[in-house]
Amino acid sequence: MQLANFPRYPLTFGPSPITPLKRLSAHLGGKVDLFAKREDCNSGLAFGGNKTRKLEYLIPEAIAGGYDTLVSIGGIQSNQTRQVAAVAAHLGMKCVLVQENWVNYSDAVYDRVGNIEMSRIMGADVRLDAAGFDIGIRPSWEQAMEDVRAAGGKPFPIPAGCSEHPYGGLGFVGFAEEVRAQEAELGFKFDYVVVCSVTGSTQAGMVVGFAADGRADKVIGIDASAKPEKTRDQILRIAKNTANLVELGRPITEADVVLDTRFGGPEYGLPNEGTMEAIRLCARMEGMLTDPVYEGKSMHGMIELVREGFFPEGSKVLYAHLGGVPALNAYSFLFRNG
Ligand SMILES: Cc1ncc(COP(=O)(O)O)c(CNC2(C(=O)O)CC2)c1O
Repeated sequence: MQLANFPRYPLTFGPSPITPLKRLSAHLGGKVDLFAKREDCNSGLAFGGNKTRKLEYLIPEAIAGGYDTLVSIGGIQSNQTRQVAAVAAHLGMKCVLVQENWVNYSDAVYDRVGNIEMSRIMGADVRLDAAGFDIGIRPSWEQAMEDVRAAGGKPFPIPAGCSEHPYGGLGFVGFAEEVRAQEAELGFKFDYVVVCSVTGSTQAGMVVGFAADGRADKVIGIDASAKPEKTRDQILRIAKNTANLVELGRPITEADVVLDTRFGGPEYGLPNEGTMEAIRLCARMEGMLTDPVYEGKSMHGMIELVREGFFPEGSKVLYAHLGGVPALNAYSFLFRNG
């Protein structure tokens, strides 16, 4: 695999830590050993997250090409846009963020706290847009780039979740390579990896990275888009492209993309009762926080998969914690009673 052929601009602390989830594992019966790989603690740039790892492979082009403004898009509480704002500030670039109305959730603070608050503090030009949820290329984002050009700037386009960028999957190929090195230190291999999927390049990169040692279909995606077929298609397309880029040596097929669609409801950005239970259980068992939009849903999925016996007894399962905690502030009403 030829990931080393691609330049990487370091934005993370180095290999993200793997921590055992001993109390949660015991609470769920003790037959499966759960661990977490902590992308939520992977960088000093505004709490980091999965997008910061992805951006390490996009930024070299932005610097080499003399771009002066990073332009990205997400929902009002997007973690993607917050991480782009942090990288722009870190590099001395301008930043324009389109924040669309992706979530049918109303609260007076929703567009003032958490991710969007941090993006504003970091100096990004934050533009609210009424358009609803869609993980594809958006007119509002194209307009923002046109505005930067009209003002004499050179905009660097970063699509939602970095996913439609040709290099969007490379960061998580590196994640898999990192896990293999950590497994050598731990003295065992993980049987499964659980990951939240929405725009798809996180899981896509992992599928390619773990295909190198026959574990592509041991990456269990938990859909949080609540439009799973579009997410599945995007994961497959990105994985195929990424496999070609790194010269994986075998084609990626639909069988390599495992996506559990049971936990994404009722809509993108809205938790269900199981999401809320999973957030509270993980917090109270491990002091590890997850959010109602993304990781609470993948944590719910992992807990249910343990409860239903999906993982054979003795399995070692690695939960990819991709970040997202800042959005908890926007959903404080849901936790007013703990
Ligand atoms: C904390 C967290 N966990 C999982 C995901 C899903 O990752 P993918 O988009 O690569 O599938 C996001 C994405 N977030 C998006 C955003 O705008 O923040 C791209 C949707 C995430 O932020």
